[in-house]
Formats: sequence, structure tokens, C-alpha cells
Amino acid sequence: AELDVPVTGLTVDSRTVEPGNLFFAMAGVKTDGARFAAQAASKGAVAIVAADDADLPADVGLVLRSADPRLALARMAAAYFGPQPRVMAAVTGTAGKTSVASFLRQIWAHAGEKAAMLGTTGVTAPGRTEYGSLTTPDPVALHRLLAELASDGVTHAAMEASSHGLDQRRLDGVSLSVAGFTNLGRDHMDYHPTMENYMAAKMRLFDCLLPKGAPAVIFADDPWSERAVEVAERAGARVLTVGRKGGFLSLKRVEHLRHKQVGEIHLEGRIFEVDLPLAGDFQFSNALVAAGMAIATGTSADLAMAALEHLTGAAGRLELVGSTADGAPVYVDYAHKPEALENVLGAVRPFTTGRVVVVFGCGGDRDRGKRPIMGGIATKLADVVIVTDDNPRSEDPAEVRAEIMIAAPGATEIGDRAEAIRSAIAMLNAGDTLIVAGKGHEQGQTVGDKVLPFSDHAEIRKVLEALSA
Ligand SMILES: CC(=O)N[C@H]1[C@@H](OP(=O)(O)OP(=O)(O)OC[C@H]2O[C@@H](n3ccc(=O)[nH]c3=O)[C@H](O)[C@@H]2O)O[C@H](CO)[C@@H](O)[C@@H]1O[C@H](C)C(=O)N[C@@H](C)C(=O)N[C@H](CCC(=O)O)C(=O)O
Ligand SMILES: Nc1ncnc2c1ncn2[C@@H]1O[C@H](COP(=O)(O)OP(=O)(O)OP(=O)(O)O)[C@@H](O)[C@H]1O
Ligand SMILES: N[C@H](CCC[C@H](N)C(=O)O)C(=O)O
Ligand SMILES: [Mg+2]
Repeated sequence: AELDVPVTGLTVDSRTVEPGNLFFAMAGVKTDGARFAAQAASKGAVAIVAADDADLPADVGLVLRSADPRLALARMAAAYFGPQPRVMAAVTGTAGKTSVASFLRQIWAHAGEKAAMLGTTGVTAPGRTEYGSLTTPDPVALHRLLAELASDGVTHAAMEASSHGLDQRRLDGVSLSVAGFTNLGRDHMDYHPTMENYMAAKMRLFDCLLPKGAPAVIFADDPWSERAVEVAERAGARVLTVGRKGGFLSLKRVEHLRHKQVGEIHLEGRIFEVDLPLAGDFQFSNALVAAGMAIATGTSADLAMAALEHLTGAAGRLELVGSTADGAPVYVDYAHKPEALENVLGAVRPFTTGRVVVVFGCGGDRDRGKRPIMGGIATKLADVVIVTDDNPRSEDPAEVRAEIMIAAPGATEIGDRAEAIRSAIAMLNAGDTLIVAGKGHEQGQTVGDKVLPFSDHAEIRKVLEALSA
């Protein structure tokens, strides 16, 4: 069928249909949009886009069939909203996406570009800061945003490509200049049936979305790096590897100081000594991926390396919130999956002369398999473990905690997160380090379907202030 009537908007939700909208009926995880086609039609949808095999009532008007309606939505949203920032970068990987996108925006800004980032923590652009929700927005929200950014004069934008986003074609309409890969670890095993399936979703960024000949910046030191390089090469990308084993940016020597690290980076025969003002080995990895992506899209090596010395961590990523009177630092971190927890606990060990104390929990309605794994990691790598709540959602919080506690003998269980933070800070001695993990930048605790205002930062500050008063 051919559509020669004006379309007033695109939507995937029948409840938001306005007269003249094109309604996309999507088969989802919870329900099927096809069941709402009649409602969409009655609210004035100009046509319904549906899968070839979708079951639709007869009286819904014009129907456009598609073998892949999510792909159709992405492409139509791109066409409908129009302009995108000239240089679009997307980074994927289990951990580090938000950090890389944030660092890339900062490097571009340092080089004088009008740059933006969008992802888990929201949108950051010149004159614009918004709190986020999804890591990769749906195509309609995404292309509306990109068009706004472009019309505001933003020329460079860094975005995160989550595996859900890639799998659901959310960024298939984005014109990419460069793509990045950080690492692969266990995550979202409630959505992806196997690690292979999860890796394949991530690799869509390189083998479906990145134009041939465009640069693919790949972190070289992960067990999955080789696979990523193979996929990107086979897809015809210009592969640039970064890291200790990196061929493009290679990290030769790192010295860990308390809140910063000094590293030597080799780049095409030149040597840069870089003072990175962030703690944690993994932040150097993220910084290298970001620098590689900036250089690959035209930033000079000198400017990119200089920018690394001014980087600020993304909110809630190994963020130092304060210290006790004895100088014990208290960090907020977003580790909510096994490898991330392992990394962050390992990252603070070199500068901790006393005990590493960790407060963490696991989200309800999310992969249950990771709970005992994280309990085990905390027990192995921290000296004191306090298990608490992190967005129980529809689950019984005590049961979520119990599934962690099975693998965390010796851990203390304190469900109330504020109370857990108070107890942890109260026990700190000089030389100890406290990590409050799992919520990072989040500003709420989701219990049932209610989001109660909650911030690890605010709780920590409150306790530290009370102690110093
Ligand atoms: C599991 C998942 O990814 N779900 C996403 C998916 O929803 P879905 O299609 O499965 O939704 P569904 O509820 O089954 O409904 C099917 C369809 O019927 C429609 N519908 C439903 C009810 C109705 O009355 N009328 C109607 O038209 C829905 O709009 C939908 O199109 O497509 C929607 C539109 O793009 C997304 O908003 C939604 O994200 C939900 C909110 C979500 O929580 N997603 C999380 C898991 C997510 O995507 N996370 C990733 C990774 C996070 C990370 O970095 O770790 C992210 O990118 O944020
Ligand atoms: N390169 C890395 N390797 C391992 N762990 C990392 C790395 N970068 C960050 N982390 C850990 O993962 C947490 C989340 O980091 P970040 O938000 O940058 O990743 P993300 O991929 O965007 O995560 P999400 O999918 O949850 O949005 C950090 O707080 C830290 O604990
Ligand atoms: N994007 C991730 C964030 C998890 C953060 C953690 N605080 C939790 O609630 O599990 C998710 O929705 O699975
Ligand atoms: Mg993120």
C-alpha cells in the first residue's frame, strides 16, 4: 500500500495516538501491539504498521506490512525527524558505555566542538542537562532529540548502544561515524537466552549499523576483544584497537595514585604521558576507547591527550562523595553486575591500607542468576560486606537479599538502604574505603511500582555531615 496522506507523528503506544499518527504495532516482551490496533484506529491513526504475520482485526483501516516493523520504525523516525549531529558515535559493551560516552563528549568539548552525550544518565549538551531513563531511547524519542540537538548547532554526539537497544533496532536509523566496544560480561540474562545471543546483539553495532570503512574502536584487553575485532573486520570496518594490547593507542605503564593515575600512551610512534584525574584501572580503559573514538573522527591526538587530563567521571561511576574525619573515602559506584563489582572492588584495593567495605544489593525483576555470583565476588574481594536493597520492584526484597546471602557467608544483611549506608560509614577507620554500589546516579528506590526518592549521594553526605558536626 502507498501512503499519500500527511502523517502527524509516529507512535508505538496506542494510548498516545493522536489523529493522523502512524501507529506501529509491535510484538513486545509483555504484550503485542497488534492487540491495540483497533484502539489506535479509533483514535485516528492514519495507518497501522504491523509485522507480516501480525493478527489484526479487519476494520482498522490502512495496514502497512513489514518483515521487521522495528527496523521500519527506526528508519521512518530518522526520515521523519530529519537532521542528526554531523558526527554520531555509539559505544557498546557490558560496562563502561556511559563513561565512554561522557568522556568522548568532554574530549570533543575540550577540542572546541559543540558536543552532546545521551545515555543512562540522560542528556548533556551545551545549555541542556536532563535526567535519563533508558540507556538507548526508543527511535521516536531518539530522533526527536537528535533533530533538536542538530538544530541547536550540536555537531558531535556520543550515545550508548545497549543490547536491548541494538536488538530492538532502536538505533538503526542513526548515521554513525564511529562505533566503540568496551567489554563483555554477564548481564541481562533475563532478556538474552545465552551469552552468544547477547554478544550477537552487541555485534549488530559493527556488522549491521556501522557503515563500511568507518572506524571501529575496540578495547583490546577483554576476553571478548578478539571476537569483536573479527566481527568488525569481516564487516569491513577500519579496526583500531586500544589498551595494553592495543595497536592504535597502547597503554604501556600505569602508576596508581590515590585519586588519579599516570599512564604512558603510545600512538603512532609518539609517546604521551597522561595524568588521568580518576581512580580505577577501568577508567583508563574507558578513557582510551573515548580518545580513540575522538581521534578517529578528526580530533587531533594532542588535543585528545590533553583533554584526558581534565576528565570528570560520569555521575555515580566510582565517584568520591566524601571522606570521614579520619580520611576514609566513600565512593558511589554503579556496579550492578558481576564484572563491574569485581572491577570496582579491585580498583580501590591498591590505595586501601585498611579494609574495603561494600554496601550493595541486586535489582528485583532482573536476572536472578547474578545474585549469588555478586555475593561471591563481594565476599572474595571486600573485607566487610553489607547486603541491602536495590530497586526490589515487584519482588519480595527479603528474597532478593537471601539469594545474594547464600553465597555471602559472613555478610551483614540490612534491607533499609539508608540504614545500611549509616552502619557502613560508622564502622570506617583510617585507611578503610567504602563503596556503595549499584545505584550510581539513580535518584529513586523502586519498591513495587512506586519510585521512592532516594539518593546514595544524599544519604552519604547526610551521615558524613552529622559525624563532623
Ligand atoms: C524489555 C524491553 O526492552 N522493553 C522495551 C520494549 O517494550 P515492549 O515492546 O517489549 O513492550 P510491551 O509492554 O510488551 O508492549 C508491546 C507493544 O504494545 C504497545 N502497547 C501496550 C499497551 C497498550 O495499551 N497499548 C500499546 O500500544 C507497547 O507500546 C509496545 O509497543 O520497547 C519499548 C519501546 O521502545 C521500550 O520502552 C521498552 O523498554 C522498557 C520500558 C524497559 O524497561 N527496558 C529496559 C529493560 C531496557 O531497554 N534497558 C536497556 C539496557 C539498560 C542497561 O544499559 O543496562 C536500555 O537501553 O535502557
Ligand atoms: N571498562 C570497564 N570495565 C569494567 N567495569 C567497568 C568499566 N567501566 C565501568 N565499569 C563499572 O561499571 C559501572 C557502570 O559503568 P558505566 O555506567 O560507565 O557502564 P554502562 O555500560 O553504561 O552500564 P549500564 O549498562 O548499566 O548503563 C561502573 O560504575 C563501574 O563499576
Ligand atoms: N539498566 C539497568 C540498571 C540496573 C540498576 C540497578 N540499580 C537495578 O535496579 O538493578 C537495568 O534496568 O537493569
Ligand atoms: Mg550506561
